Amino acid sequence: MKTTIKMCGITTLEDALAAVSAGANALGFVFSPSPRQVSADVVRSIINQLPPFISTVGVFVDEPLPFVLETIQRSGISMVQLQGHESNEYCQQIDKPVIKGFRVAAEVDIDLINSYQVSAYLFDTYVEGQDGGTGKRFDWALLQRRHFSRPVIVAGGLNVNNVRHLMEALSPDGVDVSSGVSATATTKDSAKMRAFVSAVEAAGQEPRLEKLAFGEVDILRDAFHDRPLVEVNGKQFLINSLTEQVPATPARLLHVAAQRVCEAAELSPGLKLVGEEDKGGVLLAAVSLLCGLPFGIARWYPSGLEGQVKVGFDCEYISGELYLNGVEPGDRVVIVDDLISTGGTLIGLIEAVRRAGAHVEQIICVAEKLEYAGVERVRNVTGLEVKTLVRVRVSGATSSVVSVAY
Ligand SMILES: O=C(O)c1ccccc1NCC(=O)[C@H](O)[C@H](O)COP(=O)(O)O
Repeated sequence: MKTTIKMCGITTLEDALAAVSAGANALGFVFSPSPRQVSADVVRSIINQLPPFISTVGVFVDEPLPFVLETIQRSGISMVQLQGHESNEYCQQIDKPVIKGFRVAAEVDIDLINSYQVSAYLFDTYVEGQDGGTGKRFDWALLQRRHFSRPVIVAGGLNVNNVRHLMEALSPDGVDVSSGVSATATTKDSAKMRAFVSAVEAAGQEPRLEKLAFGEVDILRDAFHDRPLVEVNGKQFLINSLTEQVPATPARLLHVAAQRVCEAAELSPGLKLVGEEDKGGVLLAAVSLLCGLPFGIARWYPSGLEGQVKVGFDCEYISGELYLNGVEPGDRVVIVDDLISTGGTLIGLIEAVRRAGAHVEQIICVAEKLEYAGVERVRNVTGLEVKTLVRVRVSGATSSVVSVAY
């Protein structure tokens, strides 16, 4: 779905037309006290001169209902944005689509928000004494992995430089901008508006996280459950589709595994992914494609190129050397791997990253064989925690998934 763009705080016909020609889908008019406050009559005359199919949004903050209803009539706006403490009951009395605005300071109250039966939820930045148009962004991580029952629009301090990061972090249904495309407190800058729209469109063309269908069968859990076990070097080998290609890996399974990793990790621009080239390499590439972060990789054989970092390692079925490429001093690294057993490969990877002068911030593994206590070993040896998504017992006749963490 294309991301809808709303440009808010429009006060003149000239800016309204420039916003539309830049590619805005919706224009916002502020009817409550603000430097950008406009009258219903001014808005009526602007709307009368707009091309068709542009949404016009009237913004109100804790106004008496009769004022809102009368302003809707007089101005001809097509939607209402309520940016104050209006209740769901208040919203229901408005005979136009309602966007309920919530100003984010710290944790969001999901249950309260989802109790609003409105057209969309808009999240804006909480700034004491200002109801909107603050030019300040909030911590987008507060909305990550939250499930809202209505489409989500994100506002607050957006501009051409940060909107791409927002799209990568949250993939919102809509974005809303005011200060970031302004020339003065009350007017807009055409070039900024065009640049903003281009940035949103460019971000929208990059691969995005596809949402799992509601109720979809958990093919990731199923890939590790009730699978044959084969003893190799005194350890139980888990025969499965994701890490052993027995049977072949369905593309959907790889996609879901990579998506779960993206959801579980705290990914943000500036991080680098690192993994190893054998079984984890496939997953690593899929995660990189989904989240847009670059990756370095530890190879099993030296390339002879300068800058490779060599470390020894021993995992459950082999020991040898890893040769790390693509990690620079100062990098902030997220290690991604498919399976943790004894933890030997991860310890080797962590050491290689550290020797490269980089910092390991997170470690994520899709599956964990519980019997071999790899998570504890990594913690004891390196002081780092490993997040695992599918926890599997491998001591019976076949494997058994004990829990999933997603
Ligand atoms: O913009 C205003 O002046 C305003 C005043 C009172 C309530 C809401 C207001 N704006 C609402 C918006 O939708 C703005 O676009 C949103 O707050 C983002 O503004 P900015 O951070 O400047 O991009």
